[in-house]
This record gives sequence, structure tokens and C-alpha cells, in this order.
Amino acid sequence: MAASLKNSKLAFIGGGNMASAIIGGLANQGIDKQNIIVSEPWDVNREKIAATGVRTTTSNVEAGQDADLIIIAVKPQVTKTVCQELGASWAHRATLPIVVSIAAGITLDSLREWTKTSEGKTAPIVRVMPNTPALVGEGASGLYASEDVKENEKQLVDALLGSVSKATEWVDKEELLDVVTGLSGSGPAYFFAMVEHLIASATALGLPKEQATRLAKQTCLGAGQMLVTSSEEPAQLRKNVTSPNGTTYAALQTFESLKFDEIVDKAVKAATSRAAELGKS
Ligand SMILES: NC(=O)C1=CN([C@@H]2O[C@H](COP(=O)(O)OP(=O)(O)OC[C@H]3O[C@@H](n4cnc5c(N)ncnc54)[C@H](OP(=O)(O)O)[C@@H]3O)[C@@H](O)[C@H]2O)C=CC1
Ligand SMILES: O=C(O)[C@@H]1CCC=N1
Repeated sequence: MAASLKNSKLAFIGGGNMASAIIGGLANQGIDKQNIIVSEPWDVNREKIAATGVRTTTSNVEAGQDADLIIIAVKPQVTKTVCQELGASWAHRATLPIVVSIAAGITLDSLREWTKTSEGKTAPIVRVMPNTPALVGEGASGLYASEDVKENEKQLVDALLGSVSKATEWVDKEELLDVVTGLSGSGPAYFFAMVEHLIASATALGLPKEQATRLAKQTCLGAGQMLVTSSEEPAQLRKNVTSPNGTTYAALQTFESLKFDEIVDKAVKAATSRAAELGKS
């Protein structure tokens, strides 16, 4: 972990699902909770975060006032208001904080415009698309920064996400973050949906639900571990399970006849387009 991250003051604006996952992951990595403050208007979420020992407030301005890194973790639709509030409060600051936005689709141009101070100063901004497995230190994050962001600033953001992610991928075009959103940002939900369906099918076929759940979860975990540890490609790992004319073949033929590839392709494209749309609305 970069020493500078350890010493940095972190402010999360919005303490919902994704912020909680990153904060939980940071705490697991030994980041001092006293260096983290979360601003969250909803009592239930705020109290949940406060119970973990992290400082909380209802004021975005207070959270951001002396932060080195400000993580904008509100819904895309709320991002403009929050950014304007923060930018307006930075007139007194000699050095502006690094702004990290995790809001799906919201572009750097918009973020830069909204966070501008009254004297027209702009903060260094990095866009990140993390995912909820950050909570268990297994996140996957896509990152993008424009050329005005300095190398040491990028390194700090990389260290922040890297401490809760196993993959931190800098993309070289901003639009590619929408694809990252359709792949890994939303991706955990695709796998959870798959496991839900596996459990439902096996239960309908007579397996007790608890056993089906344990078997499905472990199958997902085992397959995931093979994907990251094996030198073989995903296609080869699939072939290794598929005996000629055996059970897997029967299942995969069913996937193929129902055009599984098209279903996945359409789903990833839908999420990617929705991310782009969120940035425009
Ligand atoms: N969930 C995920 O897997 C991922 C989410 N993201 C992005 O992260 C962002 C947050 O998503 P997620 O955590 O799921 O959403 P949540 O709704 O769980 O969290 C957002 C939180 O922000 C609070 N909030 C609302 N208005 C304000 C405000 N003015 N100031 C401060 N806080 C406010 C909300 O409170 P209230 O409920 O009262 O409105 C809520 O608790 C989104 O932009 C999303 O695109 C990115 C990657 C993955
Ligand atoms: O569903 C969403 O819009 C957010 C972005 C990626 C995951 N969750």
C-alpha cells in the first residue's frame, strides 16, 4: 500500500452500497478509520457506517473541507448538485483535493464544470468504475484521468482502488469506462443472477435449497479461482469440463440453442449504453 494513501484524508460523499463496499475494504486493509469521513443524509446508512468506527456527517462541505481525496459516491442524478456544493466551498483552499468520481456515465467535462471554484480553479479529477467485491478485497476497477492529472495524483487514486481491487485497469479513452461499467461494474449482479437461477433450478429438481445454495456458491467460487489462477483460457477451462456428448455438453447445447452469447452481448451493450445515457441526461 502506498504510504501516501495511509496518510491521506479521505472523504466519501454518499455512504450507500458502493461507498460502504470500498470503505469496508479499506478498513480490512488497515487504513486508519479516523482518516475517513463519510457524508450521508440518510440516517439508516449513516448510522450503519458510524457503527464501523468511521466518522460521519450530514454535511458534504464539512466532509470535504480538509480532505486530500474526495470520492463522489452518490447516484449519477445527484452528482451535479453535490459537485457544485463542493466546488463552491473550496474558495479558501490553496490546494484543491483530488476528486474521484465513481458515478456511472458522468463525464470528466461535466465533473470539471460542476466542481469549478468561484475563481474558476478546477480540481484534478479521476473517474473510476469499481465494483462491490471491493468489500472483500476482490474488486475490479476501471480508471480514467485526463492529461492534466499528475502522475503522483494518479498513483494515489490507483493505490486507493488497488487496496480493494485485484484488477485496476487504466483505460485510454473515457468512453471505455462505459464498457467497464457494462462488464465489471454491473458484472457482479450478472453472476449473482446466474447463481440465483442455478439454485432455483436445482431446488425445483428436488435438491434441498440449502444444499443447492452451498453447491452453487462453491461452484461459482471454484470456477472464479480457476479463471484467475489457471494459465488456460476460459474457453479451454470450459472444454475441460465438457465430456463428448456428456452432461455439460447437453447443458451447453441448450445455452447455444437459446443464443446465450447473444443474451450476454445484448446485456453488456444495454448496460454500456445506459452508462452513456446517464452521462447525457
Ligand atoms: N452499486 C454498485 O455496484 C456500483 C455503483 N457505482 C456508482 O456508485 C454511485 C453510488 O451507487 P450506490 O452506492 O449503488 O448507490 P446508493 O443509493 O446505495 O448510495 C448513494 C448514497 O448517497 C446518498 N445521497 C443522496 N443524496 C446525497 C447528497 N446530496 N449528498 C450526500 N449523499 C447523498 C444516498 O442517500 P439516500 O438513499 O437518502 O438518497 C445514498 O445513501 C452511483 O453513481 C453508481 O453509478 C459504481 C460502481 C458499482
Ligand atoms: O447499476 C448501476 O447503475 C451501478 C453502476 C454499476 C453498478 N451499479
